[in-house]
Amino acid sequence: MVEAVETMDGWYSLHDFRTVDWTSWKLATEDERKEAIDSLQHLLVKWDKVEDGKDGSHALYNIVGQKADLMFMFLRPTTNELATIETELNKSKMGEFLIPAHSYVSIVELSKYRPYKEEHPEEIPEIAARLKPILPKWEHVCFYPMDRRRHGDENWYTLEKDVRGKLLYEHSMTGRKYAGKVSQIITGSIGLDDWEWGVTLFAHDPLQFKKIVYEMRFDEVSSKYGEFGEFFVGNHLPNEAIATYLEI
Ligand code: VOV
Repeated sequence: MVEAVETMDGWYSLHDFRTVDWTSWKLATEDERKEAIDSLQHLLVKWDKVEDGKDGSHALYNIVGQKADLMFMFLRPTTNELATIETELNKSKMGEFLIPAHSYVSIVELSKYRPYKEEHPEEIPEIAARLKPILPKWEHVCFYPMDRRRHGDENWYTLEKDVRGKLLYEHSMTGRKYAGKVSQIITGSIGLDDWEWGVTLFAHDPLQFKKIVYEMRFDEVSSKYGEFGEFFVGNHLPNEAIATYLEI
């Protein structure tokens, strides 16, 4: 039997996509709109404090295209905290104007294809920081889910572990060329959501998303074994830009 790989798992992740109900927003009174913006700012300040305490992280992006208007990404130690955040947002005044568009539940994951001499590599500070990352608030985000193919001869799950490790090593060599240009967070979602992994990329220049994803299509691990879901691309929306974004 083919050996599975052990994973190191960090914070749980929720990608929460919302569409602004612009018609209701325009019909609301100025006081209602102000109350709604204040309620969102209040939540953001609360989430900022969690991030300052290194108990989680979050980021907000304005999605380009019709799939959604906003993407909140939350990282927390438990799924209970993620559900609480989602409910708090729904109950807030702003929640009255946010229509759920899509969501994705997963957990930050690193695999142990590379052997570690340490008994608990997840405790190595550099690895611990990657499992519980503070999200880089880079200007642009790209999120998509993916699977590893299991069709006929192209079946990731019948490849020996060392072969999979070698293919992922080659993949990492392509990734390394984008150091400083693209930062990636891979979240595992087998048993948690519809696809097997979530890929969240951050960049200063959105063109780099096209460059890296295109180049990786030629890596064997993607060309033979990659299946991809819907792509979402967005621009960072810092707290101080929200009022302007929602201004009518
Ligand atoms: C931005 C650069 C970058 C870099 C440096 C990088 C490196 C690495 C390393 C070292 C490893 C293996 C060990 C681990 O850390 O788990 C991985 C693992 C993984 N990757 Fe990656 N990846 C990048 C980027 C990167 C991208 C752009 C994609 C999407 C692929 C595409 O075709 O659209 C991706 C996917 C993945 C996935 C789904 C996994 C898990 C597969 C599994 O079977 O376990 N990844 N990745």
